[in-house]
Amino acid sequence: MVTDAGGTAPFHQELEEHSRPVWDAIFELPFVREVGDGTLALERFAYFIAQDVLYLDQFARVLARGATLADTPATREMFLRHAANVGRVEERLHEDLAPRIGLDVEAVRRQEPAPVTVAYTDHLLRVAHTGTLGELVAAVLPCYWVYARVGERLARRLPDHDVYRQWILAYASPEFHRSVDEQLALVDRLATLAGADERRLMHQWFLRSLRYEWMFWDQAYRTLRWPVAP
Ligand SMILES: Cc1ncc(C[n+]2csc(CCO)c2C)c(N)n1
Repeated sequence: MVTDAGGTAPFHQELEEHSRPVWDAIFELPFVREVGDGTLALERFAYFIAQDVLYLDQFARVLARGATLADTPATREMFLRHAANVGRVEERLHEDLAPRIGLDVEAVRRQEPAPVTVAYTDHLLRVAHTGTLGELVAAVLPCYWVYARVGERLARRLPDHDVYRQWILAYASPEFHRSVDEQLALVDRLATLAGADERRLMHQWFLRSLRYEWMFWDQAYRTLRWPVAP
């Protein structure tokens, strides 16, 4: 185990080691594998992007809450920049991809989010509004870290599919990886300030979000609808 100058492993490494089976399950998901080899049915990808539009609208609010809770000017600036980036980078990706996959983003915004989208965003919003800054950062970390790891893996051999290639490259970019490193450094700093109870909650919210990341892709692969429509 790599340790810092004080002889203890950084907190993010502890998180990663405890969650290894979930990481492995994410890399094994049919959705991820099929984006990687370019064979994913477009209907599943379009469902994913639609749910992602709804997810990101809530995610930006969670990051804005991070700016409110920030304990230093540098941390506040980071959250404000990341919140603005969700609007810019993610939405540009969606608005660019949406017409190519037959999706009307404004129509999507009028829809009720699907079950896993609701569960994941409600979890993030609850932690953001009832937890500490450390808890919030632990809860949002899988969102960054999973996409960085998946982007990095899939970019090793890009598929022969324009839409999937563009999506992968967005998450393999150095700019995106810098924002992931900022969140990893922040979770490490906040963990050193946290007591045992807060660190336990940070572990719990991290793992819950990581599982929701798995479920979010699984939901799209199954194009899950709410049972029993009115
Ligand atoms: C379900 C879901 N989880 C994570 C991301 C990736 N992501 C969304 S916002 C953000 C931070 C700033 O861009 C990152 C990395 C996604 N798109 N959808």
